Amino acid sequence: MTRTISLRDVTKVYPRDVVAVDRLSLDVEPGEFVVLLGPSGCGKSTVLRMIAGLEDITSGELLLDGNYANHLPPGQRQLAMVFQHYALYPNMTGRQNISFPLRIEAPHADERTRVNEAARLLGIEDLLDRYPRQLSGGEQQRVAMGRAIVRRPSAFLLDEPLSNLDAKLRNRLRAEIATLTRHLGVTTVYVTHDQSEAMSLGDRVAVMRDGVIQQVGTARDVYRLPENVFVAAFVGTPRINLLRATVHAPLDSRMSIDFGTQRMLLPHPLSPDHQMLRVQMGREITVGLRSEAARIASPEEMRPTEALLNGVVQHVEYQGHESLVHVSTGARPADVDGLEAPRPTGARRSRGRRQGRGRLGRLLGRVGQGTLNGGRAPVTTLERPPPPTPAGRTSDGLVVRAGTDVQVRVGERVPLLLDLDQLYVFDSEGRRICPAPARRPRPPA
Ligand SMILES: Nc1ncnc2c1ncn2[C@@H]1O[C@H](COP(=O)(O)OP(=O)(O)OP(=O)(O)O)[C@@H](O)[C@H]1O
Repeated sequence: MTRTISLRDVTKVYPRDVVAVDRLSLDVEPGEFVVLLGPSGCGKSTVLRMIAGLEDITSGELLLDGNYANHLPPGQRQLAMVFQHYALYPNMTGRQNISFPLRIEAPHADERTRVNEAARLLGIEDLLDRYPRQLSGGEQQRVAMGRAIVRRPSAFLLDEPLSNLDAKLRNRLRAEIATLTRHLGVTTVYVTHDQSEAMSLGDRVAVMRDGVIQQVGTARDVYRLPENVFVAAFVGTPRINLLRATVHAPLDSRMSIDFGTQRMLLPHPLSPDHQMLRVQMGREITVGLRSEAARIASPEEMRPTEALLNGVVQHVEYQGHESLVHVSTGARPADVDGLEAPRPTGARRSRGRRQGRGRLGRLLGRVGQGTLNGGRAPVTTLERPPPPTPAGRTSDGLVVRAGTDVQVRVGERVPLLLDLDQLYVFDSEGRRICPAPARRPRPPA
C-alpha cells in the first residue's frame, strides 16, 4: 500500500515565535517522489517531522489518504523516516539493526525472511554480520535504509540521507534510492538543500524559502519556468546570471533594456512577452540569463533571436568537455538574499529571520552574484565598452558556457550572442514577468 500525503495550510511556530513553516499546502500522490528543496533553515525538516508526527502542527491539517492525521502518534502513521545521521545502534550488527523495528512490533516472530529481502534489495547481504564501526558511511546509510524498508512502510520520509557521504558515493546512492523507491512504488518525501540532488531525484520539486513554498513543479519546470528570482537563482549550476536593468520605452523609438553601460534594443515588432515589459518603464527589473543562453561567437553568426554584447574575459574554468568563461560586461549584478544561508555544522540552525519583512520584500534579496550584460536583439548599442577588471576577479562576471573549440584568453575582448528566447525578466518584487507566466521559453536550438 502506498499513500497520499496532503498538507493544508500548515503552519509551525516554535517557541519565541519562530515561524518555521508558514501556511504550507502540498499534495503528494501515491507512489510519487517529491523533494523539498531550499536553503538551510527554510523549514524543510520541520515539514517532514510534522508529517512523521515528531512535531506538532500549530495550525492547518495533515491528511493521510484523505483522513485527518494531525493527532495520530508516529507509530500509527506507517511512515518510515531516514535521517541524515544514520543513528544505528553501535552494539548491534547490521542484521540486528535492520530487524530492530520488527522485534519491537512482534518480539517472537521470525524476521529473517524480511531482513534478508531488505538486504538483497540494498545489496548488503554480505554486511549483515558487521557492526556499524566496521561499515563505511555509504554502507551504514544502506543499513539505515534497510531498517526503514523492512517494516514495509507506506511512505518514506528521507531527511538529507546522503549529506554525510562523499560526492561519488552520494551520486551512486542517489541513483539507488531512486531505483529502490520506484521498485517499491512507495510515496516518498525527500529533503535536501542540494539542488542537483533535487533535480535528479524528484518527480516534483517543491522549492522552499523562509517556511513558504515558492514553486512546486517538475525539475524541468522549476529550471525553465522559475516563478520568481529566488527559484531561478537557487536552481541550476552554474547559477543563473542576474543583472539589474531598466526598461526604456520611448513613444517614438524602439524599446530597450538598459544595463547602464550597455543598451539592448528589443526587436521590432515586439513579441507578446516583450510588450509586457512596457509597464515596467522607469522601474528597476532583474534580467536573468543562464550560462547556456549566451555564446561567444562572431557577430556575423548572430541569429534573428539573438543580441550582441561585448565583454572582457576575466577568468576561464576549464571543465574538460566545456569551459565556463567569466566575462565582464559592466552591468550591475542583482543580489538575491538568502541563497547562501550558512549551513551550521550542528543539527540546529539560525532562526527568526522573518520579522520585519513583507512577503514580497523577502522574495527579493537572496541571489548570489551573477553578472550579465544585456545586449540586444537584432541591434545592440554599445554606448561604452566595459572597463577591464583585474585578472582572476570573477564575482561580477557573466558566466558563459563555451565548447572546447572556443579559445579565449583572460583580458581578451569577446562578442557575446544572447538568446532572447532564454531571457528571463523579473519585476521589482522578484516575480517572473518574461516569459509571461502562461508562456514557455522555446527549447535551446
Ligand atoms: N526545536 C526547535 N525550536 C526552535 N526553533 C527551531 C526548532 N527546530 C527548528 N527551528 C527553527 O525553525 C526553522 C526551520 O528549521 P528546519 O530545521 O525545519 O530547517 P531546514 O530547512 O530543514 O534546515 P537544514 O537544511 O539546515 O536542515 C529554523 O529557523 C530553525 O532554527
